[in-house]
Amino acid sequence: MSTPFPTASILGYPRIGGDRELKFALEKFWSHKASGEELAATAQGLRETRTRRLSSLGLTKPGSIPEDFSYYDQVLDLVCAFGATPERFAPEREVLAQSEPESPEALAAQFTIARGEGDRAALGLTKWFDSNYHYLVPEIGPDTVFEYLGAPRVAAAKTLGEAVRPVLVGPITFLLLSRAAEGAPEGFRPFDRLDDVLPAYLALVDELKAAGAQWVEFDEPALVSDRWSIPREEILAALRHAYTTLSKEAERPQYLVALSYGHAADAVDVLAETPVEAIHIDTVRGRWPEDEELSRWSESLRGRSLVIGAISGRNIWRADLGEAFEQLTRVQRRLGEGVHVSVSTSTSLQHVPHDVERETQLDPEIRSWLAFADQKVTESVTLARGLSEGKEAIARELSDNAAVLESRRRHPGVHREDIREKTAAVTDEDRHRAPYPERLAAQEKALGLPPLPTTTIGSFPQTSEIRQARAAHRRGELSTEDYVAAMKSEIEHVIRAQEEIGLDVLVHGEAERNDMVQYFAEHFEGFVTTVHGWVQSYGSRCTRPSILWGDVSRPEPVTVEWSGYAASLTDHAVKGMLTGPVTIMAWSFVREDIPWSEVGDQLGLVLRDEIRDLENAGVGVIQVDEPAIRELLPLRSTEEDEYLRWSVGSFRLATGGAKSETSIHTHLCYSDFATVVDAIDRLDADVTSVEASRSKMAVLPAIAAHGFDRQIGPGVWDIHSPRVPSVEEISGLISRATDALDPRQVWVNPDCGLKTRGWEETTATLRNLVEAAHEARQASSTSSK
Ligand code: MET
Ligand SMILES: [Zn+2]
Repeated sequence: MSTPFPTASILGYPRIGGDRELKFALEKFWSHKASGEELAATAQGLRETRTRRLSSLGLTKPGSIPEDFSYYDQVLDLVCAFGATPERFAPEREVLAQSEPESPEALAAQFTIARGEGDRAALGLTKWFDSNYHYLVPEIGPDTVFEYLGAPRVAAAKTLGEAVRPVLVGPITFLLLSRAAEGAPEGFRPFDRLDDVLPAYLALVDELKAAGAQWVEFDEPALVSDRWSIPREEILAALRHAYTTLSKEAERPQYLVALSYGHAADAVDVLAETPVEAIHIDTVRGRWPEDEELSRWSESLRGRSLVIGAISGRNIWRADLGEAFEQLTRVQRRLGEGVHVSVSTSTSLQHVPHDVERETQLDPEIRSWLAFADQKVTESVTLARGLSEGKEAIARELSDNAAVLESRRRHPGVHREDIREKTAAVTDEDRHRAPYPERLAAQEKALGLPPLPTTTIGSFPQTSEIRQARAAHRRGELSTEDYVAAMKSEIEHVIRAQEEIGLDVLVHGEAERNDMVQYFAEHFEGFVTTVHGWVQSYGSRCTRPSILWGDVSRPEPVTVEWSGYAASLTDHAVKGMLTGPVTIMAWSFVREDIPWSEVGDQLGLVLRDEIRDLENAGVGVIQVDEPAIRELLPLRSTEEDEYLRWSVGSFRLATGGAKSETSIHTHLCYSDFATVVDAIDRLDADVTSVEASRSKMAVLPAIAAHGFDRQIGPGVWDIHSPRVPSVEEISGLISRATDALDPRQVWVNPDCGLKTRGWEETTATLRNLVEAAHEARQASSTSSK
């Protein structure tokens, strides 16, 4: 028998540091305020702190501590380790080949690939499965050379010793997440390069072995999704081939292959045919194995370990330890003596903050319901102890846990009869507005907009004065009166600037919002927010998700004061700005004790009230942002219909009460929306803006093919870059849109909000945008004469 996998473990740990040390170190290095040596020293410090912390929490067995530190992203790490860089980064590849991993030059080269430079675009950035983390998309072509060039994991494994288990994205997932490099022939699939990438993996594993690693983890979440264009049988055959090949060396570390983010029982069966020593399954987003599967695995996994991801890596609720322990003992009993059962998390804990104990401002009762990464480690260790020593050994922990869950169930805010009655009374009618032609006529009359109307997506530059005013107000150093005055003067400034630039539909600029979700969470009941609860989004970027724990209500109007004030300043139409139910949920930690469809409707109802109040304050255009609607799309296509039913339904509940003359906009960004065009259509918004400029309007054919009959604003300005696009460039994008769609449908707007941009580039670009729109109007009116 192989050495059993440690009975207690976790798949991965937050990498950014409890006080976001990595973020600040990266940003200092990028702005030349710290050297590469200093950055590398911070990284090593973070690895050591993590290792000490996890071992003090009870992860003491060899291989029980994940070594998953990354300077930027775990997928980029492999691109660099294998030198699998696109052509445009040939100079950086050269540097990576010549220098030591973690040397200042190698770090700088890695960041150039991650962030781009001049006209060399960065690797693409896309959401990691159905999470809010972004990875860098490898670009693999037929000629990409895979050659092991060195990796930071190796030195880390050497200095940290046998306690750590280096973590790598597995080869199947790596290739499935890659896109075909520019210039690759039609039909080329990165997936077909498996045999070329495996030797690079083997070379890396060899070095990890030499560095003393006893276990190596390969993450293969791609196996739980069925959203690949490659047939399942082919993927499973590749999985079998990959791990058979990787297991060939006689002298190698033992392997854990992790199937996180969902379930993939067929992949367990395939891995069982290979020599890998441990297989992880996710029983949280996936499911607990059935008896019949367990009896099969009791044979096929004999002498090896099944690692049960019973603690959620995705949310922050304390686990139901009693229930998990029952299931674990069933699994153990069914598998029999021959298979070792271990406990772990469902995914890496990179999706949750470090330590809930630091949230001392939280109501202690609510805090007692929560588990951040460190508390989850303890849960894993507790369950593992129960497995090895028997239920008695963890009797106290089980009863404490039961008491906490009971306190949550009984809390009056968790179940509010008044709110339940309202959601129960929702009818299908409530999700329907008047037919679009009727609305269009009423809106044309009310707004009188020119063809190709111009607008922005909501936020304007968040200057340091704005941030300081918000912070001073929060700390009580700026009175509410002065704060409101400061925000109102900012609103006036933004309105005047837009009038002067000549935009058609104006916005108030969102200066009062720290974040488009947290702002609403702070104003609705049923949420709490954290102080230290940062989670890495990508690179140095972090978000602080709010916690949606109870039934949701709106004690008073949230945005009316600001949008109403903006509307009072101008004769132009002003667009009110709300965040939609699905996005609020996607970017918060959401309760799981009631169905998400119910949570969505609770949010829909409070937003519906907000829309009514905006209308009454004279705001006739209202945008409900849903940038995250694509992100929550289930990884299994069979679950898609149900998801779209409730997510679209909650948006329509929010907007379904709006008057016909109120123009409802929505906005989507961040991902490939071609796959959800049907859902966009079903939102029934009057106007939809989508991010499009970076992809050169790639979304248009899908929209045109769908027969979308309402208005659409494909973005013409990539707001992720400080570049100022010229009038010609914007005109080019506008004509693509007017060629693909009926010009009467087209709006002209940026890809997304402008909060990360400076005023100078904002004014310059918006002037160009307005000019390009005017030229296009001119051209079409002369051509139609
Ligand atoms: N209204 C928001 C803004 O302009 C939309 C952002 S979508 C990520 O910032
Ligand atoms: Zn956006």
